[in-house]
Amino acid sequence: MTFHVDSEVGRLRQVLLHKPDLALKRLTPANKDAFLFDDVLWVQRAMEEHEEFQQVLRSRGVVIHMLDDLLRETVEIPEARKHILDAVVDERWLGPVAIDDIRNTLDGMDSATLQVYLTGGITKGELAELGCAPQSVTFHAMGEHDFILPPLPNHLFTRDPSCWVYDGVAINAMRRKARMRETVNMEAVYMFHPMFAAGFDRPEQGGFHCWTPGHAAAPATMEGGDVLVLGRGAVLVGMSERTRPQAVEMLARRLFRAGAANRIVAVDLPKARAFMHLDTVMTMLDEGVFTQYAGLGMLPAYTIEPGRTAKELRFTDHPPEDMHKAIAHALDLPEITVLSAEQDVRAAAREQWDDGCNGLALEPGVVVAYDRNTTTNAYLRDHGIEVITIRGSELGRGRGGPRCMSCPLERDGI
Ligand SMILES: NC(=[NH2+])NCCC[C@H](N)C(=O)O
Repeated sequence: MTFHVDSEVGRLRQVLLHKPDLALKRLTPANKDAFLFDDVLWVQRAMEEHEEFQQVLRSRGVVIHMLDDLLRETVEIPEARKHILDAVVDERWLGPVAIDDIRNTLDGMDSATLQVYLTGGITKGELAELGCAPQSVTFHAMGEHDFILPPLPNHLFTRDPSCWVYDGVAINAMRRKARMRETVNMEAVYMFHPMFAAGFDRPEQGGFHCWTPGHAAAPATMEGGDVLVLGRGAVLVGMSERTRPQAVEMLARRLFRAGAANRIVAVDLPKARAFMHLDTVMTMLDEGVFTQYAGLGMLPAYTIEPGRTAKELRFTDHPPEDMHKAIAHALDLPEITVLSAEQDVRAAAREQWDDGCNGLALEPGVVVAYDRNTTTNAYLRDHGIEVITIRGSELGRGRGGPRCMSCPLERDGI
């Protein structure tokens, strides 16, 4: 089988990325917060930075799949188009009168154009230019520049709306409204794109599992930034601002029933934007080696294991001081090494904010990181990690680093 992710740090073979596009040009000082960005971007430079990221991955033999290509090819398929339009052209957002006209206009687009607007968003004015003029109060009351479909600038962070856990994919219901339609796009790609369709949810026929019901799982939200595939049947999950314990239990049951994993360590993260996902404060760099934000401290954790029946889950409650022990135990190691750069508290907080802890491993001990976090990177190098740096001054304004910007589709175990 081609697609499976057996660890966090084994050799990375195939990855899904999304290059910054129209959606980033839609960000303004007035709307950026609603779209979960902390600033507007110099989009041209962001694209160059992303190119650099792609080149690093290619030079290390990683095969890159681009979401815009996959999505364009997906919406060539009538059922896939229908799946997406059924979900996004919704009378609860657009009013019952306008939806037929809006839908027909979108459906009339060729696949390349539809893909651009599905990720980049479309305004009332842009739709009107295409002849869409419904006699609807909702439509008329909207301004020329208001979004009929809001853009999805966070598609850049392909890690979150779907994530692979061993021999299956989790298509995740997202916590924030600004990201919910990303899930719908990912559902269509996995269910209908020829690269995935034949294997989708058909493990017995050489395909892969689908661990989650996609956007229908809401409000049991989970985001891939919170899911670390430790390896050897273990998974580390952050119960964060975004990922609910309910979703962790649902995932645990599916993984255990399929025999794909046998231990989940769930850590209870502070519910704060700076720590929105586990991978913003902790990532794995090598076998048994992690980097962790010094200001995070130790967190309460649970180990979840299969119960006596398929319905039951057994859990062990760990006090904060045992967090690292619980992770080591899940990995069958006597202990883990946790690298937190030595620096003053304010410098540490700044580097964490700039994704200093968000390394993407390409193989054990080799990670991609933003160049700006000089203290963290130097510290990791001093401790034997090969750190390949990329620029991220623009990309990082959406609060995501190399791990957030990548969704591994195939990775070896440890
Ligand atoms: N895996 C991650 N840490 N992703 C970061 C996502 C950042 C994005 N702006 C959000 O708020 O959702």
